[in-house]
Amino acid sequence: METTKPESQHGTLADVEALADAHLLNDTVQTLSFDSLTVTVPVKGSKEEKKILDNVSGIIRAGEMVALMGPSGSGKTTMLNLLAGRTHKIATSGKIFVNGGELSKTKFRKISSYVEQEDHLIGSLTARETLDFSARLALSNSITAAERKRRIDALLASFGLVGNQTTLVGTPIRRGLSGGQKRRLGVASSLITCPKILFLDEPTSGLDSAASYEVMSYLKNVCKSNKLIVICSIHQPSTSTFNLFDSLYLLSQGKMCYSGSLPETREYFASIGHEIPHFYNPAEYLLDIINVDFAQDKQAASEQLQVIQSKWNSSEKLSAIKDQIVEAQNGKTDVVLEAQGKTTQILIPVVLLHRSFVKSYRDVFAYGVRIAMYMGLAIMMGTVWLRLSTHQESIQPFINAIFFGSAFMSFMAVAYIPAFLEDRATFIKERNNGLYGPTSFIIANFFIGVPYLFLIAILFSVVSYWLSNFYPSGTAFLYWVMWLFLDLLAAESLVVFVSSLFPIFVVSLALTAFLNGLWMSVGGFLVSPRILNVFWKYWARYIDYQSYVFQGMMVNEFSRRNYECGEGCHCMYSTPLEDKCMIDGDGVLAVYGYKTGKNGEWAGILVAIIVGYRLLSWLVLKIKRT
Ligand SMILES: Nc1ncnc2c1ncn2[C@@H]1O[C@H](COP(=O)(O)OP(=O)(O)OP(=O)(O)O)[C@@H](O)[C@H]1O
Repeated sequence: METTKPESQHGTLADVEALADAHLLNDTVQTLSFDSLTVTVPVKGSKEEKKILDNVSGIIRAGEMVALMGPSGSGKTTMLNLLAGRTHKIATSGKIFVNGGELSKTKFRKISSYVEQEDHLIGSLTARETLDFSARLALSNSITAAERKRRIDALLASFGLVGNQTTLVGTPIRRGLSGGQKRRLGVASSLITCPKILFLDEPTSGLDSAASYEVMSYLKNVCKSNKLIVICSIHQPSTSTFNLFDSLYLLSQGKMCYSGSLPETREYFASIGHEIPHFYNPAEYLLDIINVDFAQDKQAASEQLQVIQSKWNSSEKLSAIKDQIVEAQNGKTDVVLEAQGKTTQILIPVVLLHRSFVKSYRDVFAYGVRIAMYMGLAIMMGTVWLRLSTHQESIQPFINAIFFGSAFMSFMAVAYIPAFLEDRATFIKERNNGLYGPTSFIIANFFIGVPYLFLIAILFSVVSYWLSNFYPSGTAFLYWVMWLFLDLLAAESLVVFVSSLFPIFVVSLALTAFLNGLWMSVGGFLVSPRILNVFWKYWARYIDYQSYVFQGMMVNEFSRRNYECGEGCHCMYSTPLEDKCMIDGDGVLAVYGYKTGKNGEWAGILVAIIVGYRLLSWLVLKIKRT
């Protein structure tokens, strides 16, 4: 539990001002105002519509930290998202003004940032690295390395993280920053682009009251000293956390119950007959009087809420707010964005690759566990199919081992799903904050996988190929490695595609397993392509990457070797070498209908499948924004 108060909490205003940093200082946005915001959604199963935000107005000034409070389902997130320009496919009306004028979405994104409830930090990076990578992604080479370092130092200091700058964020098996420190780091990294307006969705959720207070007080200091606008949706803050806010927006059932400065809250509610008792958490009291869901007498609670809302609608305070909105419009000033150096987009995938590389060697879950799993499988395969001979009895075991080496290995790519989903969540957060798009993400994701999959292919083959006694030549070994590598790459590409489309673990696991099961079934081993029914034969087999790998490995083994029929000369396959009591390996291939000399074609098709899946993943991420 964190109990230390931020140093500046004990200090004077001079201390607070010391936290002001030239790059964070807001002299661009003076007001954020909004007039009659309404959000309507269709009611399921009827033609009616429901207002989940109803006629909400307000004005927030530079240097103000605002609490958006209300019972569960009151519309806090909806209002936060609407103000932040993050509502999609939803009917909205009303206007939002910055400095009294309307702003394009692109310009608004440049002056604002959004901190989600889940911070999606990368556990294997240190606090400083987290900020450094955020800075390099957001600002690329538009600022010098010295300026980047200066900004990071300032943010670490502002959020009390200097002493923890080399601490890892933390993974499930490596403890790192505390919950509160993580939250502070998440907020700090969203300030790297110097937003003037910061939106935070429940910044204290999951934290105890001491940690919540600490996060909010650091934020308050940064907000005050840099004149930022900070808007937080918040559930039920403790009294001390509540008192940190400058103003309160109180919502219930989509309607405003109060908005205004925090010190005036007591006086206002006393004036409408709801005096906040002393020694009582004011946030708790206010939530109680506007909550209908948990009231014992719902009818009375609903009537009370209606009275509070209608008193607010006819209050002098609301008309004063409306006047101020009009005043801001009349005195409209342009939002002049600071000149930013040009960012070099080509550097973004390189930075992402660098970050993924650091993650991959520090986080055992990224690739380490999979390497260990494949090594276990290699030892298992090599010892089960141990030192097969060139006697005809080994032909079927060789074929079975090839099936295992191609099909089962690609099936196990499902182990990559959790790591990809984690990376995808980081991407969605960073894309929403305008850092980079799906092209950079897909390129970096592909290139970070290549060396690791190649390593897995080599390690697996070194162990299993020689233990099982596949055709003992360097060329044949390298061909085997190539097929396995393409197999793993195709299987990983399928995972990337399916998990991009369905970013829910159980769904993408079920679908990837189903597709790999299908590829196994139609790949040529379980049912010979000669008798496979036409439905599967004329589509599934052509896009089944396992089938090309199986064919390639079969040709690699059987086109190079003959097998002895043994005692009695009863050959299991009839080939031209039968009179010599031998089986020509090509005869085995003929049973499957596999031809030699097609390695180039099959490898080309595999590359096309890999590229195809990656392009589809790019398309999905381009279209899907969540
Ligand atoms: N896209 C949507 N379509 C239909 N209903 C929606 C949609 N978004 C939100 N709602 C509904 O609007 C109401 C307000 O939702 P919102 O998430 O804004 O509330 P909240 O105050 O943030 O709640 P909580 O504190 O529980 O997160 C809820 O009843 C919710 O079910």
